[in-house]
Amino acid sequence: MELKQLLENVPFESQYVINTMETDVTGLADSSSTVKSGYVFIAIEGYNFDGHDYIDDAINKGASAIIGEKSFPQCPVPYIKVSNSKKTLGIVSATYYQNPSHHKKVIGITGTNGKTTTSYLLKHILEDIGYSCSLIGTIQNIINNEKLNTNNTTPNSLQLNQLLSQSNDEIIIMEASSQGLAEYRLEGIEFDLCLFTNLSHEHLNYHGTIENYFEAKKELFYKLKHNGTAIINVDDYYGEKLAEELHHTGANIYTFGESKNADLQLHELNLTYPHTVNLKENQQTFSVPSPIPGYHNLYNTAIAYAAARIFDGARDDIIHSIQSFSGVEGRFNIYNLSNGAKVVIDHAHTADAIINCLQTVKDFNKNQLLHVFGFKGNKDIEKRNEMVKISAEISDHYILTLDNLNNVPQEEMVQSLQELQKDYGNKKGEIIHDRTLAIEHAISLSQEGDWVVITGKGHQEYQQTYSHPVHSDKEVVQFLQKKKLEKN
Ligand SMILES: CC(=O)N[C@H]1[C@@H](OP(=O)(O)OP(=O)(O)OC[C@H]2O[C@@H](n3ccc(=O)[nH]c3=O)[C@H](O)[C@@H]2O)O[C@H](CO)[C@@H](O)[C@@H]1O[C@H](C)C(=O)N[C@@H](C)C(=O)N[C@H](CCC(=O)O)C(=O)O
Ligand SMILES: Nc1ncnc2c1ncn2[C@@H]1O[C@H](COP(=O)(O)OP(=O)(O)OP(=O)(O)O)[C@@H](O)[C@H]1O
Repeated sequence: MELKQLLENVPFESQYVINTMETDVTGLADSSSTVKSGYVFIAIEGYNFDGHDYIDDAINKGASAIIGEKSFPQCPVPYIKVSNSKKTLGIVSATYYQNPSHHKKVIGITGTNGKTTTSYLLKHILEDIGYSCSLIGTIQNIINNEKLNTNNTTPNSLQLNQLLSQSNDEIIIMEASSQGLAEYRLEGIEFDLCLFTNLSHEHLNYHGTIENYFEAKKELFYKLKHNGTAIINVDDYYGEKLAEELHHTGANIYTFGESKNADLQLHELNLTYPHTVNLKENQQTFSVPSPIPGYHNLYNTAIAYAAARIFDGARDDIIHSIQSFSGVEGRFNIYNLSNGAKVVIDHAHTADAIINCLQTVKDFNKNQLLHVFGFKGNKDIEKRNEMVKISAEISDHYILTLDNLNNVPQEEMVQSLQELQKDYGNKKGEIIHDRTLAIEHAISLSQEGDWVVITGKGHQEYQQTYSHPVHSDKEVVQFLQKKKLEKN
């Protein structure tokens, strides 16, 4: 591709590129480490490094042109100065890869909680009704049935366009994080369906206020294709607000919730296990099972049902498929202990998710509920007070422990746990900072019929090493069970 073609949709200051527009472009790189001969290097000012500092490095590796925000008059190759490199990365990536999102059905899912669960459930249903699907999200990316590791829930626009163009699948299901939206990672991608699950207190260390957080999430819905549809949970305050705002844009909107005005109404949310919900669609009411425990999962089931209907799934086929869904790693996974107690491992890391998770267990059982949880370092700290208050209120015993420190010194986090316990906890709580020992202690306190709920990490591997030689909450539970069997 020629440089002039690549820059077709990019507004730029042209003085450094006159007469060089026919330069051949053989690839794109946003990191100097991936530049090859003939590539265009897009220099981005990040949080840790400034890509502009690596321009010489990129040129030495054979970059045919540079795109950046800062002036660079002595640049020996064409230099295209733009006002926003992150946004431009999206525009040129879409152009270079020939707008792959235009040639596929693309579904974006946003919201504070439920993106991963909904994406897996929806993939399962759509595949059962005959589509092939790629998935891009928190746990991994799955493209052409191949599982690929990922650093971000929402990869940047270059990686996204590469993944979309590699995919031979008919549908792409993608989680859209608020940071991904705010960092222009979805620039140049267009969506057939955009789903809004809910919005509650999270990531305010990044966005500052909940209104900014909502504004970031909202951006997804302005990326709908002309005939695209927004599916919105209107039981959620911000969902209702989003639906109202989108009405003025003329977008197709499909709402769901307990509200009588919703297009898909939820009635009689039955929380005795197995859970069911009655859905009312076009004046017809029918019962749908929830494949995973929890009030919140009835909403994930409803939104996935609605999306599959828009992709022409027959009602009975969708319900049948929902029944065979085996769940998502780290989302309300239940393990039976040899003493007759049960363990739940769940990725709940917001106050809202913790209420749902603990209350679901409370509804199941009248015996003891023991809760083990902590907080990720360098993340939203305002939500911590509420999380401690909820656990202190609902659980019978709770243990505050460590989660990912994310470079916060351990002593600082332990001190923070002590302060939280003093200010918001009660006498049912204690602190054991080694996560594996905290889980061991909770299990040792459990008896037949009790539930031990471990929240925060879900599927994620441990960042730190602990006393027991394991890498995840699931492995601690398995390790302790094995140790107990060997002892007996
Ligand atoms: C805060 C944030 O958004 N960070 C993202 C950002 O990294 P950064 O700003 O630190 O980048 P940087 O390392 O400073 O580098 C700046 C530029 O210099 C370039 N560079 C750097 C070094 C070099 O030798 N050569 C070079 O060219 C880099 O390639 C880059 O283009 O750009 C990277 C590449 O796109 C992202 O992977 C990274 O996400 C980090 C890992 C992250 O943790 N982000 C969080 C905030 C996040 O986005 N989370 C959400 C999920 C949230 C949730 O639901 O829990 C997500 O979507 O993942
Ligand atoms: N619809 C929902 N409403 C409230 N809480 C939910 C909902 N769905 C899931 N949860 C809770 O949130 C946790 C994370 O769920 P999930 O991974 O599906 O969300 P997510 O939006 O992808 O979050 P993340 O990107 O951080 O993984 C679950 O373990 C559960 O406790």
